[in-house]
Amino acid sequence: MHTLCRRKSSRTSVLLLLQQFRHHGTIYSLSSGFGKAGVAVIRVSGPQTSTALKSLCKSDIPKPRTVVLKKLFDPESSELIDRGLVLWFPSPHSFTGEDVCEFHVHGGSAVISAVLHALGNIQGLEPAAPGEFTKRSFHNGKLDLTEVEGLGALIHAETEAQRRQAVRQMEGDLSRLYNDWRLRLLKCVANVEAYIDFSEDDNIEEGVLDEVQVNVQKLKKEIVNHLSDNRRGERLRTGAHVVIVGPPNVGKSSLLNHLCQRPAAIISPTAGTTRDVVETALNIGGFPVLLSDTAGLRETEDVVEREGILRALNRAKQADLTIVVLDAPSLWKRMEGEDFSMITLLKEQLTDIYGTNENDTTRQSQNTQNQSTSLTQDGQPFQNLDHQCIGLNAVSDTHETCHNLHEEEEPFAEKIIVVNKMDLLTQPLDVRRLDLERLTVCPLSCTTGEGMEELVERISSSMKQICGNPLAGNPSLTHARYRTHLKNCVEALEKYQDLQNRDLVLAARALRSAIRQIGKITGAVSSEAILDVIFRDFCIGK
Ligand SMILES: Nc1nc2c(ncn2[C@@H]2O[C@H](COP(=O)(O)OP(=O)(O)OP(=O)(O)O)[C@@H](O)[C@H]2O)c(=O)[nH]1
Ligand SMILES: [Mg+2]
Repeated sequence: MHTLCRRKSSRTSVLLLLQQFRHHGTIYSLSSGFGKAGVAVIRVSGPQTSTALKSLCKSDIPKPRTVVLKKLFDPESSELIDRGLVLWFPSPHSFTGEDVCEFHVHGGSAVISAVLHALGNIQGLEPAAPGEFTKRSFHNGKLDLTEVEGLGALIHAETEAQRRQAVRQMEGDLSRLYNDWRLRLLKCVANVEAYIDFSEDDNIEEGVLDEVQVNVQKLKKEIVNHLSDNRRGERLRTGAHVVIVGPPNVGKSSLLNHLCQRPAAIISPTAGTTRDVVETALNIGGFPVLLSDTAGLRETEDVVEREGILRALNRAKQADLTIVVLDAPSLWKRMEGEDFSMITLLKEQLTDIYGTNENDTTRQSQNTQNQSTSLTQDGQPFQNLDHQCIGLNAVSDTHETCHNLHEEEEPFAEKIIVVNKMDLLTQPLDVRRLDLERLTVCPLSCTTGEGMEELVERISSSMKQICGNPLAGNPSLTHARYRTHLKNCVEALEKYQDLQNRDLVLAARALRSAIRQIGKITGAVSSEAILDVIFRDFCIGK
């Protein structure tokens, strides 16, 4: 047992040594994007950087942080490779904290290959792994983990709102918030431990524990507030899911194609054309949207179509915003009736889509029969489709129901009702009659484009709600891992509150654990395994 432990610990030390050695070697990489470009940036970091610089330039090291124009040569053959700009950042005033240099050369693949080849031939230089420059920056205390992840998000940002959120995090806003919490907790634990050690000597002021209790309670409230953000920051970082659902042939695929301005989905007059979920990434009003078109929802015996419908309903469950598309001519027919009520109509339309209470028994028995014959892709029987359609069955003709329809929890938390094919109406539709308190109805024609601008505006304002304003208030919680650690932190604080009057030593331990959880977010407490996961998503050269 002891031998095993010793062997394990010596293996760990060897690994640590290897890692340290790895962090002390000299790395190089193309830092700009691949492909032809006006300029390419090649970066070198580590103790051999000055050697590399002198070898390629065949001259002395330039002044720090000053751009100089240099001819670059292959050190082995002395052949001229290119003429470009060179920058020298001596340690510690560099991105990584080590000696760094940059070669800004012409961005052709042959030039880039020749410079990389020349650097690779210099003793002690090796190609950088993905994210290795940033990892060194973290190890040298230049960035903490939230700043590192902010930088990663900035590189991946595709919309204005994503950029704003990422740059705020990279600049340290989240880091400052978490470090402030950590420092406040450190003060609390210091007071509790001092009380444990010295209270009997009467050296500790009275009320110290009460003050800690007040601070812990206040901090807990702040963390809980930060956690109750409807995952705004995460949604903004990764994109909000908008799902188009509705009966067959109402123009769902036409709508998707219109919004993404390309023929992403097949359109045809045959009902049941779309089977698979068709997903496309869009920028709507500066917000990242993952828009999905789905199979038309209806009762069917067709095994493949049923699988499509199941996928549609599963996708709708994950939606941050659901766009329910209905067909104007069928709505119009109903509106001609004297006792027209839009909410009743919607009830019918939506229950047609999502299932009805009255027909539950029949449908369920039908579905039970179907279950015995229909299998999903992974060989599992289809589940009852009606059971996938949570929430929308209970629509009734009352204000309260309208309220419920809009306020129910996910999966259908945010909804827009689109009434498509308006161009087919011979008389104009009185839009005021469609206006429902708290529920948005957008009349539209995918054929003429009428109403499209209003719909885009409506989606955009939903996105503002879903993703929040990245510049307002406290910085957003952007990663699931922060959420996990913060929840653990809150649990530890509750444990402290529970134990403080019974066992102060255990209570202090709970506080320490709360501090550790925050430290894991910023990287004050980290392990190489966690770092590997974080830096894995970085590109080479960053
Ligand atoms: N007149 C008119 N026709 C439309 C409009 N939008 C779509 N269509 C037509 O309606 C038919 C069905 O359109 P799709 O977009 O395939 O409908 P879908 O809802 O995706 O249908 P499924 O995939 O079968 O569920 C096609 O012939 C479209 O050209 C519209 O605004 N006006
Ligand atoms: Mg379709």
